[in-house]
Amino acid sequence: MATSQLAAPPEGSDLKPVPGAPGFPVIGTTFQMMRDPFAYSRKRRERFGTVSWSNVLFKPMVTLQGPEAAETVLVNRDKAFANGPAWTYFIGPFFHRGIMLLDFDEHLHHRRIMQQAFNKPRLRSYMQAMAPSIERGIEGWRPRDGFKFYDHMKQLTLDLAMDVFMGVELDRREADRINGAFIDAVRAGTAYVRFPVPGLRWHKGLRARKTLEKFFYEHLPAKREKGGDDLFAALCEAETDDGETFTDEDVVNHMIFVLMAAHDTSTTTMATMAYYLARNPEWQDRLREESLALGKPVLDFEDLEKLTTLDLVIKEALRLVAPVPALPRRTVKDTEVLGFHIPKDTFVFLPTLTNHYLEEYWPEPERFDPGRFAEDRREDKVHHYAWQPFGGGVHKCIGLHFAGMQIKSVLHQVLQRYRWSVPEGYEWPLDTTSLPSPKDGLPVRLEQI
Ligand code: HEM
Repeated sequence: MATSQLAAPPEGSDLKPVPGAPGFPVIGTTFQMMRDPFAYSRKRRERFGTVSWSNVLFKPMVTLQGPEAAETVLVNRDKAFANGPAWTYFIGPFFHRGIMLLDFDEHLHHRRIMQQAFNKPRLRSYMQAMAPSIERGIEGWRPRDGFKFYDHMKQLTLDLAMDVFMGVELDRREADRINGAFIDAVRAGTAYVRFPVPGLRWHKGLRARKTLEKFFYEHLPAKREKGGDDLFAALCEAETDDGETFTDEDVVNHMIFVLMAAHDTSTTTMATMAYYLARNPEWQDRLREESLALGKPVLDFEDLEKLTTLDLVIKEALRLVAPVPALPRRTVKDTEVLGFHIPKDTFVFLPTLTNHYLEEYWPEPERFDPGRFAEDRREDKVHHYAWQPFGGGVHKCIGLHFAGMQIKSVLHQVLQRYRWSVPEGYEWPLDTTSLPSPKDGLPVRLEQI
C-alpha cells in the first residue's frame, strides 16, 4: 500500500507531514496491532520511522514511538494533548469522569483532592489492612500441577480491593458479581463493535457500569457517616488545605475508576513476575532467600525499602509487560512532535509495551534480566522516559506506591509459602487485545514449601 500523509503542514513551516497508510478498509491496522503489537511496531518503524499514522478502531491514529516522543507528549508543555477526548473514545461510557479522563484545571482540582487518599499515613493503613487478607487469600491455594497463577492473582487482587478500597466484607457471590462487572467494563474498551448489541462486549460494559454505580451509591451514605481506613472512606473525607472536597458523584466515579486502575494492572505485574520467576528459578530462589532473611512472615511499611532484589524484579516485569500497553491522547490544537505536524483533533498514542523493547535503549530486550536496573547498570537511565510503565507528567499513576506496596506484600508471603515452576520450553500465550493477560491463565506446578 502506498505511503500517504496524514495532513499537510502549514505553508511556510519547516514541519514534516506524518507518513503512514490507512491499512485495510474499515478496520485499518487494528487486528495487526492487537494480535502482535511487537511485530506491528517494528514493521512501522522500519517502513515509516518512529512517527506514523494508520486507521485503528475506525479512526486515524498517530503512533509516536520511543522515549523522546513520549517526553514531548507527557510533559505537554503547550497543553496540546488532552486525556479526556482520547480515553473517552475507548472507555468513556464505562469509566465516565474517572480522574484519568479529566484535563487541565479540572484534572488538577480533582488530583489535589485525591492525593490526600494516597499520602503516607493512608498508605500505611492500607498496607496494614492488606496483610491479613493476603494471608487468607493465599492460604486457600491448593498446590498442584496446572495451578492457574494468573486467575488466582486476579481473584486475590479483587478480594484485596474489596477489603482495602471498600472496607466491606462481601460474600463470594457478591464479590464475584462485582469482579465480573469490572472485567466486563474493562474489556468493553477495546470492543470492535462499538455500540450495544446484546451479548457483545460494549453492551456488557454498559450493563457493568450500571451495576457498579448502584453498588457504590448503596454503600456511600454509610461510608460518609462512619468513615474508616479504606480508600472509599479516604475519598469521602479527602479535603485540600483550601477546603476542596469531592461530591457523592465524584466519589462514585473515582471509586469505579480507581478500582479498575488498581486491579488489572497489579494482577498483570504479579503474573508477569510469576511467569519469569518460574522460568528463571535462580531468581525465584534469590527472592525467597531475601524474604526469609527479613525474618518476618508479613511485611511492614518500614520493610518496603529492604527488599531490593524484589524491587529489581518488579521493575523488569513492568518493562517486559507494561500493564497499560499504550497511552492515548487527542490534540486540542495544532502541534508538533519531533518535527512532525500533528493537526488539532488527532488521536495519538504512545506504545509503552513496545517502547520497552527498543534495542537502542534496552540491550537484549527479550531477556529477563532484572540486574539491568541495579545501581551498577541502571539501563533505565539511558533516557528519562525509556522506562515508563506508570506514565509521566500530570497524569502519572497516582497509585504507583500503592502498587509497589501491594506487589511486595503479596510476593513476600507467596515466596515464603510456595515454590512454582513451568515445564521446560513453556511460553505463555499473551493476549494483547485488551490489557495484557495470559490466555491460558498461566498454569504452573505449585508446591508447598
Ligand atoms: C503496576 C500497577 C500499575 C500500573 C502499571 C499503572 C499504570 C498507570 C498509567 C500508565 C497511568 C497513566 C495513564 C495516562 O497517562 O493516560 C496510570 C494512571 C492512574 N493510576 Fe495507575 N497503574 C498501576 C496501579 C495503580 C494502582 C494500584 C492505583 C490505585 C490504587 C492506580 C491508580 C491510578 C489513577 C487514579 C490514575 C490516573 C491519574 C491521573 O489521571 O491523574 N494505579 N496508571
